[in-house]
Amino acid sequence: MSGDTFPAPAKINRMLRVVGRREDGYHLLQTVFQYLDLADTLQFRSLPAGQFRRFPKIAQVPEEQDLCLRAARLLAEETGCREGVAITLDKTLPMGGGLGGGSSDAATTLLVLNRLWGCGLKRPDLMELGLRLGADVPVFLFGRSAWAEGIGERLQALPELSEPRFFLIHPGVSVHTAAVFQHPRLTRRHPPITISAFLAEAPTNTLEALVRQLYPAVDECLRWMSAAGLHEPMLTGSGACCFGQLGGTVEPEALQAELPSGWRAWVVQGRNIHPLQHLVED
Ligand SMILES: C[C@@](CO)(OP(=O)(O)O)[C@H](O)COP(=O)(O)OP(=O)(O)OC[C@H]1O[C@@H](n2ccc(N)nc2=O)[C@H](O)[C@@H]1O
Ligand SMILES: Nc1ncnc2c1ncn2[C@@H]1O[C@H](COP(=O)(O)OP(=O)(O)O)[C@@H](O)[C@H]1O
Repeated sequence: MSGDTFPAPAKINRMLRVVGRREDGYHLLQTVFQYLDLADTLQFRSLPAGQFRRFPKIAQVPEEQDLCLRAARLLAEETGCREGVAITLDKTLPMGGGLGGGSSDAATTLLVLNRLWGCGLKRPDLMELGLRLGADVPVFLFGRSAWAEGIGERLQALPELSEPRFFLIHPGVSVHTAAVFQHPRLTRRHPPITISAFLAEAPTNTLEALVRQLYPAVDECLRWMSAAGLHEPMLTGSGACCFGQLGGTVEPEALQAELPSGWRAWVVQGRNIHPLQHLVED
């Protein structure tokens, strides 16, 4: 496995509702996570015990804050593994994009190093470690698209979710997740819904109205997607990426050609199974 390349896929939130707030300030959510066939990639090389390095340099993410290195250190500490590692991270997923890139990088690191170092942790153990790194990490260890509650850690598989092709846009701005959740105008007490209601109704993201106000580029992006004929355009997570289903007469190549400058777009497919699902025992 050392020297191989491993994917860290993006996620989208096919629905997101803020239904309450915990005493520590974290918000209680209902959300539906689905993976995409768009991914960062990571490579791992052994180093002497206690040495942890990440390549290349990433200006916005110093090594001491990097979620991959924090994941590697946490695994070594918790299992008493006397190992070190150099991680080469090839970023495709935009940071602060609502695609969970940093969380997915951390999850892939936990999945691969648990095998490479022979730690023998099972899926629930890795999910517990992952949650200490961020609310979005456990779903990338769960291995399947999921209905999530709590702060995103109470997960239930959702195999009936369709796997459409989406047009995904990053409208050139980075959203600060904590600032959105702490904003005084955020509506925090939407009534909870059931899985059947989610499957029957048009999906919504209750963070979207506020993010559109705070980031005009996101508002412009969602309007552009509607005008382009994309189906049910929505914000993923706290943004800034937005996705809409492809279908009918919409030609993704034509949309790419007309994309406003400063935006990036991808044609992606929803995936209900994580590409590294097999790396850990349940
Ligand atoms: C909103 C979501 C939806 O999937 O995704 P993103 O837009 O970040 O991808 C997640 O809940 C984000 O998860 P993640 O990005 O791991 O968040 P964390 O690092 O744990 O938290 C960042 C900050 O967001 C706030 N936060 C996060 C999650 C949550 N359920 N309630 C919160 O209030 C907290 O202020 C926290 O300090
Ligand atoms: N390996 C990493 N890749 C991306 N971001 C990271 C990483 N490690 C830490 N971060 C931090 O996490 C923040 C959120 O990034 P990311 O997970 O990509 O977006 P989001 O939470 O919006 O889906 C970044 O702004 C960055 O400061």
